[in-house]
Amino acid sequence: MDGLDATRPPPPALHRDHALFLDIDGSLVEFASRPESIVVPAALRSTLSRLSEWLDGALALVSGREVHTIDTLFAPLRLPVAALHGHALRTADGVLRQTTPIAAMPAVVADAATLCRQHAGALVEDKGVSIALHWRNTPAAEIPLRAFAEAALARLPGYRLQPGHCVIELVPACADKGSAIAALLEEPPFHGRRPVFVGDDLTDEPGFRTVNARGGISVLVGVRADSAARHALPDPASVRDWLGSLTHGESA
Ligand SMILES: O=P(O)(O)OC[C@H]1O[C@H](O[C@H]2O[C@H](CO)[C@@H](O)[C@H](O)[C@H]2O)[C@H](O)[C@@H](O)[C@@H]1O
Repeated sequence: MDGLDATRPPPPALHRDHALFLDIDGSLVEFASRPESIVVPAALRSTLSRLSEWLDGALALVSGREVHTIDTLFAPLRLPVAALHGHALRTADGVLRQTTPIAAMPAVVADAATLCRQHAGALVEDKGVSIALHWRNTPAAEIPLRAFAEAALARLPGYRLQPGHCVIELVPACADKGSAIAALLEEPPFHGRRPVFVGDDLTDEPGFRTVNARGGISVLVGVRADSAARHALPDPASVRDWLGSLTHGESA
């Protein structure tokens, strides 16, 4: 059956003393043609709200997106977040810690926009501290966009490349989703709990390693042979069903 990972069992039921960390695109929500086109089902918001309460607030979204974008997508929920691939953290008390954009970034964004205009359907996503170059709508643009990102590294000291689904991103090298989950686990209400992380992409691998090292539960969405995840679910719909079943409430 498509999307089933024969080497990884589905995740077990959770307990109220777990801490739940959830990736967004490709894990909670299906991919869309453009970043702003994803649809967050209303039932998913209800499920997350119920789960957050059940876990005494120990539920965070862990995403490559910006904090304000996440808040808009999941409104009226305002959950703890590790955003921008771990470079922005909002803890349960609402305090936001975020990397400052570097001076060279606006010129890189402008040059990327010029390149994208030469490839119909290619997109630049300017996230302030980071930049994403998307080719989902124009696969032929992958090679020039990757080449641009690799060359741009020389203009952005302290940055690294973050590959993903039909995207290459330039992000600060000082953090990743694994370090972000570890930082949240130092804070209430996450501290002392057994972590669970659900993700689908290469950016999620440091998160899987962090929860594995703490005896937690790592869940890959989809199939990837060399993933560190120890459990798997086939797609975002099955993740929503699993989450919906955890409190024995209605499915998302
Ligand atoms: O860490 P995530 O929550 O999975 O975010 C990763 C990136 O997701 C978004 O891009 C991806 O989803 C888009 C909408 O479905 C899709 O069009 C694109 O091809 C995907 O790469 C988002 O735009 C990025 O900023 C995130 O870093």
